[in-house]
Amino acid sequence: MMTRPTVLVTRRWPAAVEAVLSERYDTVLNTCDVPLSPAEIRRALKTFDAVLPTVTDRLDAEALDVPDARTRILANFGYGYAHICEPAARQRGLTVTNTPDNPSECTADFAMMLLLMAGRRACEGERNLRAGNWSRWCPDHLIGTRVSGKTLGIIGFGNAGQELARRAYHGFGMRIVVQDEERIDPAILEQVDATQAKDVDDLLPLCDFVSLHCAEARSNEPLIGARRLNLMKADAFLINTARGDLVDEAALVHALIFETIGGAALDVFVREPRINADLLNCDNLVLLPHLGGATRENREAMGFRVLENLSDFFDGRDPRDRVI
Ligand SMILES: NC(=O)c1ccc[n+]([C@@H]2O[C@H](COP(=O)([O-])OP(=O)(O)OC[C@H]3O[C@@H](n4cnc5c(N)ncnc54)[C@H](O)[C@@H]3O)[C@@H](O)[C@H]2O)c1
Ligand SMILES: O=C(O)[C@H](O)CO
Repeated sequence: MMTRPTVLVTRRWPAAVEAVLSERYDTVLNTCDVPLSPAEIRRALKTFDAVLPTVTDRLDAEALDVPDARTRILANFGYGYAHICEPAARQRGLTVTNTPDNPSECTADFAMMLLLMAGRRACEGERNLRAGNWSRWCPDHLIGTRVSGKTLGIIGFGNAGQELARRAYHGFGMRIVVQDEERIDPAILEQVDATQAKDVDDLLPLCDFVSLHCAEARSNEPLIGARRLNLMKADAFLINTARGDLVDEAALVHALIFETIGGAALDVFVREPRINADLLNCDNLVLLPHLGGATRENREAMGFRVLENLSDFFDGRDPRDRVI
């Protein structure tokens, strides 16, 4: 009898996906959903043919330095995979896959929601009401900024950035300015009547809202630090659903406290789930716990996409979403 590959899922996944995984493979599920410790990750790499990690697992060079590892594939649940050390994975001959495309629509919906929440002061209003501080309607209570017709800058014009542009342009009549380090297809720009900025510095002063949709920072220098925050309009808003390390959080706190920008909304953080305490004290800041892709439909789609990658790998094909 052929032995089935052994598979470890490092976090709780949608039940429908876990059921199929368990049918196909000798699967160990993380039913208590506690992230694995570094020692448990190393043990997993010695024990399982496939490990299915996600953004909460630190697969750095030290964790991957397991001489007698059994694992041949890390099939990541999620698009971003910066938590997996690429050179170490290559050196160990590991195959790494991710789940592109699926989260883009959900993330774009979410970015649009954050943009509206920040601009219209939704969190401040909710906090106010729940605290029992709303005594009467008045015309100057929590005055926000109009969103329709304003200018939206999108940095990183890939899947999520393009989805956001469609929503903002068709739904809210916003003017779209984009910047991407790669060449952008002019036909895609045309669909949303977008103009392309020369670089990030060129884009920032033009925009009422700036939304980040690029990959994680590749250097120690965040994409948006103090200098670039100063290039934004004094009443503009910064939205980040991409990765926490793109924004210098201390510089953002400074900009929010001294009101050199209008406000911000963050779904991702430098050291999540730990949150810089100074961020918590900024009223003009919307904070959400990395929920951009958190819909039932999307989480299932992500899980089934991991399954496709595993089937490809164990059936001897090159996985569809191989990134390493
Ligand atoms: N908040 C969430 O839950 C959530 C969910 C899904 C994805 N994400 C994150 O959102 C980001 C975007 O996802 P996507 O699906 O659109 O990715 P994508 O690969 O389709 O698009 C990213 C785009 O950014 C561009 N880019 C990369 N670095 C850049 C830079 N420094 N300056 C300008 N452009 C740059 C790339 O050329 C590409 O066009 C990723 O970081 C991803 O991890 C977050
Ligand atoms: O990149 C993604 O898919 C989400 O941020 C979860 O990791």
